[in-house]
Amino acid sequence: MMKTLLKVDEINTYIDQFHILQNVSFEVKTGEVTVLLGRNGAGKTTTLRTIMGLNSASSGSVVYKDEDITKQNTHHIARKGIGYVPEDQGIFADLTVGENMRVAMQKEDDATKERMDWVLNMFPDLKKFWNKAGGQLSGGQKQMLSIARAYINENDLLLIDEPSKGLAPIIVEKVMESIQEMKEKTTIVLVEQNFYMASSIGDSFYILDDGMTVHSGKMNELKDDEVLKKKYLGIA
Ligand SMILES: Nc1ncnc2c1ncn2[C@@H]1O[C@H](COP(=O)(O)OP(=O)(O)OP(=O)(O)O)[C@@H](O)[C@H]1O
Repeated sequence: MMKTLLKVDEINTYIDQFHILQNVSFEVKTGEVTVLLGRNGAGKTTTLRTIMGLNSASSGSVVYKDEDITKQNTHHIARKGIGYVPEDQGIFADLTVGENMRVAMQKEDDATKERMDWVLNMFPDLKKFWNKAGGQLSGGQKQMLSIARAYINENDLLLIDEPSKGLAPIIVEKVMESIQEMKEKTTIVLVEQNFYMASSIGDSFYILDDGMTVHSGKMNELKDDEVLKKKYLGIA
């Protein structure tokens, strides 16, 4: 039996008066890639934001490594080893690539240097454009920088929100390749609308619909479930 790294249990999250997440529950096993699927507006981003403490759950719990982190602030949650790659990438437009990396870095030890070597090797553009402003990068390069910023720290869990969004197919391949490699070292929760990517990388899935978790299972079973895919994902 694989160990549970993260357990989200019946969380309810409101944004203003809107009840966005309604008893969302899921479990993330150590070493797996768990994919959150569902249509636009289903609540995937809000789920990741609630885990990070950027939105607060009004009830329910988020337990990471057997510790209840539901009410902790984002800074503390990040320090516990949860990295977040937000949908809008969250990089500093006015800082150079190098400065974006330095600001993200929590330590300067050998392990961090090793991870830095890995990301620069994986994404040579980051090295090439080290002195270029974040805001001047292409969409793909911004995504690479955003992933690199989360990967540079000693995280046991990465939350990655729609990394393929708006990227050309060839760049999607590159991002996929990087996530495949990160998967060897880190547990991942991936929000991904691109079913090809989701099904290539994912081990388990949860489908969100209207702020609720409506289905879950193993990714290789979902691949062949045309009914489920059509009903909740709009994939014919
Ligand atoms: N700041 C906000 N104010 C009001 N409603 C919001 C806000 N942010 C999100 N919502 C609503 O919450 C619901 C869930 O949004 P969320 O972004 O979590 O969905 P999602 O599944 O990640 O979709 P997407 O892929 O479009 O980001 C949507 O109906 C959205 O309109």
